[in-house]
Amino acid sequence: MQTIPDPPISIQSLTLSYGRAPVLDGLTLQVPAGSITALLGGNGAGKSTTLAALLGFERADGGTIAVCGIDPGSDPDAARRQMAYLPENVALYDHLSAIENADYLLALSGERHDRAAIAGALAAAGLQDQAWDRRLGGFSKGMRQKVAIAVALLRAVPVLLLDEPTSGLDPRATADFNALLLAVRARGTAVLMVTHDLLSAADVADRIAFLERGRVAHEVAADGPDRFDVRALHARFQIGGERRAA
Ligand SMILES: Nc1ncnc2c1ncn2[C@@H]1O[C@H](COP(=O)(O)OP(=O)(O)OP(=O)(O)O)[C@@H](O)[C@H]1O
Repeated sequence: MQTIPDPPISIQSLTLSYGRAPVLDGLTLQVPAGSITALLGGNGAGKSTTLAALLGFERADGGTIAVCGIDPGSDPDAARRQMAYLPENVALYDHLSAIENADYLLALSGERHDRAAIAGALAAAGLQDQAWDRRLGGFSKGMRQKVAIAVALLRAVPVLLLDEPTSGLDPRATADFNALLLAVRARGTAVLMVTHDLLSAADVADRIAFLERGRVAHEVAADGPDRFDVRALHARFQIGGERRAA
């Protein structure tokens, strides 16, 4: 992996408004290399907007935001080359096989990998070999995510962004997914995961940041005493449960 500024995700005092409504209001968040941060918060707290700002889809009004030292607001293409992004519903083509989908997604990122490399990544992502050449039409959400994660593994990017990756996954698929995330982390990737799944976050994240009204209201580290106190975390999480006016 290339030498990259650490932390690969660095957000300082970010403000962002839709019209006159402030959505991010002094957001500060760092995600170091080789770590997983879970971003939790009530509906409308600004989680998806944070991802949109990192991806360069939304421009901040103030503060600073950097992905591997690149401002995604000024140079979204360069920033996106440093990132893999898994949206809540991974957009893959039902009429293509797992291998063809991975090949296509990699081509979109300007990368070519041979079949053996793609198959290796699908295997590493936990997709059984019988599924590699099957059309995706019948794939479960968990299987689709494995294809998307395989692409992220092949791209070997320093930053992985995830939006609600475990929503709709059963407990076993969630555990498989979390194991995969730990493998991605072990490669030195900075992982930012937006989620409502506190249990999964407590299971896999190094840090959990609770977003309220566009800023981080609480941040707990995995090695702190709150790590396993999911009840206490849940009580905190409830604080941010208020939906903002759209
Ligand atoms: N494109 C947009 N134009 C105007 N307002 C928007 C837009 N996108 C989001 N908002 C508003 O910004 C606020 C934050 O939205 P955001 O989607 O970032 O919240 P969230 O924390 O991801 O919520 P959820 O948990 O419901 O997905 C909400 O009040 C939302 O209605």
